[in-house]
Amino acid sequence: MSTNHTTDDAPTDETSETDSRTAASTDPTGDHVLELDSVDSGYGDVQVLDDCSLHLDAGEIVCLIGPNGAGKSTVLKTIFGMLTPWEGTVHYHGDDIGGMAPEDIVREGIGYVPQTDNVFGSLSIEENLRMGGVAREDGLEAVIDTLYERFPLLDEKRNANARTLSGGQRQVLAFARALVMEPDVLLIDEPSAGLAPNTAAEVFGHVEAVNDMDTAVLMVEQNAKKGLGISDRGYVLDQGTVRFDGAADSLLDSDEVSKLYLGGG
Ligand SMILES: Nc1ncnc2c1ncn2[C@@H]1O[C@H](COP(=O)(O)OP(=O)(O)OP(=O)(O)O)[C@@H](O)[C@H]1O
Repeated sequence: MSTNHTTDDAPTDETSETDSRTAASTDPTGDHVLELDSVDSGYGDVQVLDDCSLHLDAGEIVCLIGPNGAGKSTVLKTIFGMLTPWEGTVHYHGDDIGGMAPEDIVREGIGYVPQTDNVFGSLSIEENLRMGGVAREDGLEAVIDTLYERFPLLDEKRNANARTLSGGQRQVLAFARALVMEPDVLLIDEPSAGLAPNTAAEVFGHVEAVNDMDTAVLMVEQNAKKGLGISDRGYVLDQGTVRFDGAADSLLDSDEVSKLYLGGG
């Protein structure tokens, strides 16, 4: 399998794969749409990310999994400029965006859907979508029409207040709101959190629909099996560091990842 072990006790027979990942992540040439290289980051004096390196390529869905408190949401916040890297770099299409303000990062082409408070409940669906496009200079009507076509449930309820939507529908609105800026990359934090399994499955379908709109997706997901199930690749984060990475299928098939992080035997 292509899973790379980065722990000190990693088997030595996988050294070449580990080397290959490291080489890619220390050479921010712009080959990757998004690339974190050896990032340290945290809150106040508290360090959370420790030498964290990962990347996202065009067209991919990449899932970030790991235990509670591993730093998964912190990765997204650091990419989106809510936190400034203490060390290391964040490159987007080869440009260093580390520490850039979130409103500028949105204009660059990265969207972010936080886990909570991701829609305005007192505003209508239409108003939420328009809010998502305040930084657009033109083309707002056309992109909103496209989003209504892509997500018909929003079209049907365009004048309803967002607070009347179900949890799953709210997630769809949150995705659509971020897509009004037509980002290259969408960062999504735990899209299935708090949803019943059937609804979560629908939301994962909508993540795939987002990806079908030429948007690469970096997703944090507690439901690791389901998240990896729709992803091309994955990273296992533990204590702020990438412990394993590889094709999503190979992570799902890995006995070690399964035992340590997927609740398997
Ligand atoms: N605003 C904050 N101020 C201080 N510490 C924080 C803040 N947000 C998160 N942390 C701490 O940072 C660490 C990593 O949090 P983070 O939310 O990135 O983890 P996570 O892997 O996404 O886990 P979870 O699934 O529990 O959300 C945790 O110890 C958390 O308590």
